[in-house]
Amino acid sequence: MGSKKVRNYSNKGVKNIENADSSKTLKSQQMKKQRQDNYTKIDKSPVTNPDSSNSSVHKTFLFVVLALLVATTAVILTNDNLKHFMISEISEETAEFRLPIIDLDKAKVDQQAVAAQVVDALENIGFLYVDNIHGIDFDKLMECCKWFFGQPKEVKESLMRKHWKPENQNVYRGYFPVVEGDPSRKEGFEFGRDIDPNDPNDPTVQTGNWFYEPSVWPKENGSFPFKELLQNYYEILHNASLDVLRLAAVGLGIDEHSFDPIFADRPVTTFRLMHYPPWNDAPPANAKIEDGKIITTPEHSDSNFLTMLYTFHYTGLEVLTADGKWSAPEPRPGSFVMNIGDVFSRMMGGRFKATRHRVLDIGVDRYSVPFFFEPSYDGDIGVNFMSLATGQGPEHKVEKYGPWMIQQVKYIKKVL
Ligand SMILES: O=C(O)CCC(=O)C(=O)O
Ligand SMILES: [Fe+2]
Repeated sequence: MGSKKVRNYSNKGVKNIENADSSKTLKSQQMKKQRQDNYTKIDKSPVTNPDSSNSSVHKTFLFVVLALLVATTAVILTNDNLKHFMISEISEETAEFRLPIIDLDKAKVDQQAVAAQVVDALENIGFLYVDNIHGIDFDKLMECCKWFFGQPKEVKESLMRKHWKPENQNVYRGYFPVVEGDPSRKEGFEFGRDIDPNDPNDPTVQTGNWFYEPSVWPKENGSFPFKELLQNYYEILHNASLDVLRLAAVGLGIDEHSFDPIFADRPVTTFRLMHYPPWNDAPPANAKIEDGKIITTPEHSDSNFLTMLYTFHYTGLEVLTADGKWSAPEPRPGSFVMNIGDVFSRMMGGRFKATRHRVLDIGVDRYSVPFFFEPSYDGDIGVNFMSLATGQGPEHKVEKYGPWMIQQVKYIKKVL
């Protein structure tokens, strides 16, 4: 029982990690103790106690339980509807599971089939893998993370949001630091698409509209094209997100380009690099522990439209499945994890799920790269989207994304 719990704390859950033997002594002592505690608990159980005088009865009982487990698993795996919940390992704490896989190459030859898969995944899980997004060099993406987070403190500080460095002008994007003592231990760098800040024909692009504030970039010395790579990957992920939305539209039986206008010209999308450094010593007293695991990003649903997330080879991401259990999607290098956010779910009247997820501390440096795909400032994200697309059903009213989001952040979530 305790093995998965311990695995989530340990280096074993992460492949090819440098610093694998770094100073985690304290944590590993805690893990060891926890493992011993778990074994102690198990050893006390009459079922597994070999000294028990009723051991043959217990062996028979164990055999029956095992046989039942095998039979149940066989039934589950042969049921087509449940195949996407295939569980590779089962534990009482977290089941590792395989998300549905959407293959963008396959979609070019069998659009209907892949479109149906997208709709099924969004209706039932809200999370999926996207295979075959071409043009991203994942080694270079990792290098982007390491290059940026390895910059001297002064460089990162010069890009800090105004919130942390009042003399800086960037409110919305830029760098956010690790806050010592904070239970959520992470730093990040964010940028958006460059939009002409002086476009006289666009009233949404004005000073003070922080969605369109110019991105801030670290100085480069010519040895690594950080900005060029990331701006290129931004456009690739923008197009891939639209590709998935077009598949969703086909699967819903509406015009393939129904979602396109929401993102036209000036999406306020944020592309973020993230670094979760491990605690050097024991986690702080206020660290969030759930199911015996240290949480570094608490349970949440994304507030944007949809997210394309690259997690390299790292574990740590957990998804709350419909049965109320936390499940850990297997890392799938070369493939993005996609999930939808509150805005899209709301437009669809909850038909598509904005699934809750969280990130665990895995005890070593972890990098991840979320692309938060968001509408244009004046993109229409009003409810009853399907009525707009089909001309039938409850009335759709236009709601503009920018003002709606500002309202949410200021008055509903109260973070500004
Ligand atoms: O780092 C991850 O794997 C996921 C991060 C996440 O869920 C978020 O930033 O919204
Ligand atoms: Fe998230």
